[in-house]
Amino acid sequence: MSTEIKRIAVFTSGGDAPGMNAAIRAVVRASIYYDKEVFAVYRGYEGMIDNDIVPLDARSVGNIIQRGGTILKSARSKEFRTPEGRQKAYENLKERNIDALVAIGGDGTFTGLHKFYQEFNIPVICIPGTIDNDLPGTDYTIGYDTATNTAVEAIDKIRDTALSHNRLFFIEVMGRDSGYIAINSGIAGGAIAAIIPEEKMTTDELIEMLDKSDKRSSLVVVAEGGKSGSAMEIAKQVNERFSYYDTKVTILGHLQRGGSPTYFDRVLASKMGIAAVEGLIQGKTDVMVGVRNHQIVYNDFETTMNKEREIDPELLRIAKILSI
Ligand SMILES: Nc1ncnc2c1ncn2[C@@H]1O[C@H](COP(=O)(O)OP(=O)(O)O)[C@@H](O)[C@H]1O
Ligand SMILES: O=P(O)(O)OC[C@H]1O[C@](O)(COP(=O)(O)O)[C@@H](O)[C@@H]1O
Ligand SMILES: [Mg+2]
Repeated sequence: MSTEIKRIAVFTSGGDAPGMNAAIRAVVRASIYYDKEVFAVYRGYEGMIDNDIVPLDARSVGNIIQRGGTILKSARSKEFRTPEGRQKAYENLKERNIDALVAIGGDGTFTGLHKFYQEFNIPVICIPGTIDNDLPGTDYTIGYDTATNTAVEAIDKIRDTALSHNRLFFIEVMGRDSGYIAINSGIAGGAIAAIIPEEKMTTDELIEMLDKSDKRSSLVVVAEGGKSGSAMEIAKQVNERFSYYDTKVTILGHLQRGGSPTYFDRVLASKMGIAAVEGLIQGKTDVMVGVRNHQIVYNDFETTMNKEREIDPELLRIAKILSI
């Protein structure tokens, strides 16, 4: 039988995402609500190794629900990838009698946490916080909605200038190996095409599409991690062979990671933060909180991380119909 959890530590790791603060707030307040002591680990696994750990109370997380980024700061830690680094991290937690961890991060964070659990048998739960929406086991990750809205806002602005000059714009969005931001911002922004990692589109196919179109200006959204190349490379290839348009490239980059979270991300983060604490209390470990059809689910590491997060085929169908 598992012993009662008394001290929970929360941290954010990997790329920051809007809504992480709302998740931290929910974890802290739910822990206190259930009479647990709660600690912050700063700078993700880096801070766990460096002993950057402090106690929190309900007021420590006031006035953060509306803020982007993460008040706990985030990091990508090389040292945590080594057994020695993880041992140091464990010693620091043990010194404070911390007996459970809540991580807010992406696939890398969850992979590191799984190793940590296997090595030290401390209960752990991951909350999916990444703009990429690349985690199987959840319909949405925290930050994805805000980042996609930011991309759409930028695309709308680019459309104004594209139309004024008869230009073809290639707009590169983030997502690492996932095309979710690209496909949805492409549909919402009225792009002629979204080039995503999950689907191959050749330069020939793209040129054929542009050639057939009678549009005076066009927008193409390109996901950063695609096999067809970066927006810059694709634009260069198109430009060399198709001269109807004046071609321009905009890389949205890290502006997609910032800003105040949408209502959707705040509510999602609040639900997931509470679910993480309740999951730990119920004895769940080595799981990632998710939402499936609006219901909270707990996904265990082995079944979740062995799957690919596939792109919804309905989105591809919609994008194709609307691109004519
Ligand atoms: N295979 C691994 N073993 C141990 N730690 C890992 C592993 N993969 C990732 N991590 C840790 O998790 C951190 C966050 O992962 P990263 O891929 O950068 O971001 P995200 O969690 O957003 O996907 C890494 O910097 C590293 O410290
Ligand atoms: O901010 P960095 O370290 O340059 O990383 C950029 C990457 O981080 C992301 O913004 C978020 O990815 P993670 O959540 O997996 O860190 C990706 O879309 C992008 O490829
Ligand atoms: Mg990731």
